[in-house]
Amino acid sequence: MASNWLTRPYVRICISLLAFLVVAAVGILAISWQTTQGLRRDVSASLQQSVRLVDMTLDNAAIASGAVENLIGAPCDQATIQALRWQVAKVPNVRTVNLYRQHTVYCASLFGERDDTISTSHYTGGKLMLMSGNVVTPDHPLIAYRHDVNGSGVLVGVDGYFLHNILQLLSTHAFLILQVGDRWMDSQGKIHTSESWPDGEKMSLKSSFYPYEMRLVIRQSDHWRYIFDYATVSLILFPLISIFIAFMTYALLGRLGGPVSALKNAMGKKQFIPYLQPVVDGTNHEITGAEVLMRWQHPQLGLIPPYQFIPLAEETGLIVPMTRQMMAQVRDQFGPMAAELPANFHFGFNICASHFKDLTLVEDCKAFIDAFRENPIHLVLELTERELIEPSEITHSLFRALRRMGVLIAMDDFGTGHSSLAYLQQFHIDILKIDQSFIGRIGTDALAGHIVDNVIDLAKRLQMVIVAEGIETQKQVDYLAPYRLEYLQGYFFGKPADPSEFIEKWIRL
Ligand SMILES: Nc1nc2c(ncn2[C@@H]2O[C@H](COP(=O)(O)O[C@H]3[C@@H](O)[C@H](n4cnc5c(=O)[nH]c(N)nc54)O[C@@H]3COP(=O)(O)O)[C@@H](O)[C@H]2O)c(=O)[nH]1
Repeated sequence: MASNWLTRPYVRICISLLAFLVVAAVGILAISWQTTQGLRRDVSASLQQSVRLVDMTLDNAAIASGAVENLIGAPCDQATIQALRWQVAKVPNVRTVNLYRQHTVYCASLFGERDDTISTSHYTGGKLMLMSGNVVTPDHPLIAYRHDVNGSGVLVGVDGYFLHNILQLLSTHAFLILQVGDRWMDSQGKIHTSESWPDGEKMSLKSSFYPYEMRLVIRQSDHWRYIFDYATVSLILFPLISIFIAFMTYALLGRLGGPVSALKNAMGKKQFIPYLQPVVDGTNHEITGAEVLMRWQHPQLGLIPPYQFIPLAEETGLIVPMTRQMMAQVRDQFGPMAAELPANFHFGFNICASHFKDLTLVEDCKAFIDAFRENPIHLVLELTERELIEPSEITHSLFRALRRMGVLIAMDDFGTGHSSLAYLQQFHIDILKIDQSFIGRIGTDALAGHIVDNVIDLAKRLQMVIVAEGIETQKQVDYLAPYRLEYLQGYFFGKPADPSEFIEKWIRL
């Protein structure tokens, strides 16, 4: 029964949903962890790469300044100007090369002789200064490189275009900037002084050679973009796996609620109910008893006939508690109205072979008989000839105990199996129920009639009480009349009915 609650539809849906969420959550965490690691690896490589490229750019400025170092302090004549311009033309990324003395630029590659005051204190580490433009190109960023020799020196203007190209190229997975002192350049080439950075995980790397650092911020949007770019397959796969696992969970839980579980569940809900078929006197056709036949009152499928569930119930051993439950139902329903039953009324129950090893059968039979003390009935246990009981000490003592209580044993389906005279005597069979297949052949052909005659003859010679079952027509009744059989049963007299209908029709006529 333990698994029953798991098979309830809403429990199955909830557990499947939970399985979906767990797998999806694990998937999201795995994707997130994997992509975060990948993203960190990539941006860290970009950071190193950007420092290498900016260093290389500034190396060019250093080369240019080194080349004109000997001109520091020299007069700004044509030769000096030529030499400065030569560096601008020759060295990559260099836009201007100027000579200064104290705090004044006195010779420029572009304008020649000058007298421009400069503030050397703006140079970070005395070496670098980020500028948003100069007099020639006010909106074009550049970085000034200062090479100082005792208060005089060379100022090299490096084109910002190369720097923000580097930033642009390497900022695909993060917000990357070049920081020099309190100024920084973004990937659009704009120079900023405020610390208005976006929120996110920050990383930075300083150059070993120049006083600047590359800084980056991994924004939330960078994470998402990276996930969509690099984990597309996982993004499609994980929801599919989650859905698959949810379906599997739902199906597996459904399996827990397989046929066996369904039987157990039905038993717990008392859905196996008795139907009673009248058994009449062979001569006057008055009711003498009833065979109790099991039905499954299924809430959705309606009334299920025994051939659909009895074989499985017998196979799994559930038939024993099911029969016990049904006996108790008949006892509780008919016991209180015992006085209304005809004298010597009998109740017949189908009992499978394995039940004859279960000592509770004796207790159940006793409780059943005791319930009818007011007007004693006969309790008949019907065992089928198709499934013979193996004699053992337990079965013998059980049969003895039943006999002592007055329980009658009927051999059901007589003529279809292999019971011998010895077998019938060994278990003290009281009643033979001639199988309905023989009765059904009455009047079909001469050979069929001959077989029926022989089976009845054999039963009569065994000197037992005989019940002919499966009587459906007047012709069959007439055919059997000369045999003066004790009891008759069949649709001709009455079909199995639920207890209230049976009482209405047969007891309280
Ligand atoms: N171990 C248990 N087995 C049981 C129990 N209840 C039933 N059964 C087994 O199922 C078999 C089929 O039962 P059911 O569908 O109820 O059929 C019975 C009658 O309805 C049917 N019958 C009776 N008269 C006629 C008739 O005139 N025509 C016709 N076509 N069928 C008729 O026969 C069945 C009763 O047969 P029997 O048991 O041999 O007396 C049933 O045979 C059992 O094996 C149970 O509680 N436990």
